Amino acid sequence: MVKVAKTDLDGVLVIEPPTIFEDFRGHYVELYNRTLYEQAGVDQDFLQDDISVSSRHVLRGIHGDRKTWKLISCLYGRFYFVVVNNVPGSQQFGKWQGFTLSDTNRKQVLVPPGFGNGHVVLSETAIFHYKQTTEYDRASQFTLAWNDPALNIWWPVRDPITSERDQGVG
Ligand SMILES: Cc1cn([C@H]2C[C@H](O)[C@@H](COP(=O)(O)OP(=O)(O)O[C@H]3O[C@H](C)C(=O)[C@H](O)[C@H]3O)O2)c(=O)[nH]c1=O
Repeated sequence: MVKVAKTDLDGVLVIEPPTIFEDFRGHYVELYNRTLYEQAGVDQDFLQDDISVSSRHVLRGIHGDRKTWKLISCLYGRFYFVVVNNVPGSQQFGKWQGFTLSDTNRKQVLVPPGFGNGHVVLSETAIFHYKQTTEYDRASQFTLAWNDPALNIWWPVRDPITSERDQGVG
């Protein structure tokens, strides 16, 4: 059974995959199963899978758009993952929550449209995976500053490695 838990952010769910089989060789995980996830209420129609591979203290984000659902997983390593409500008019506008996703806890996060997401890598290397319900459209994305004082997000890394787009404020 897929375990689905609500979070402090309306619409954002933490999901534990239904199958984590460990044996003397290692372990096996079904990261997504349409039937089981639909039965658990995760019924989005995912069109694209992505991975990004990053080194320790790389921070990607905070990015999002107004139409895409994302199902985030950690394939390898460990990262601190932040979701921010960026939905104009929402009672929770600007509210954020942090999660630690890893290749041991295997937790996933479902991110609704209009929410930004960002992550900072805590292991030597991490592979960030997500399924998304739209195909890539850079022009429709928004970027929020990871260190925006108005958001006041707590991060476990003070001086992350970022792209020029993600360098933040100040
Ligand atoms: C997102 C994306 C990117 N690309 C190409 C475009 C660039 O040449 C290269 C790196 O893209 P970018 O610097 O935007 O990647 P991130 O900084 O990791 O950003 C992404 O990661 C966070 C988690 C997001 O939520 C978005 O999906 C996206 O913004 O991959 C593609 O070809 N297809 C894609 O779907």
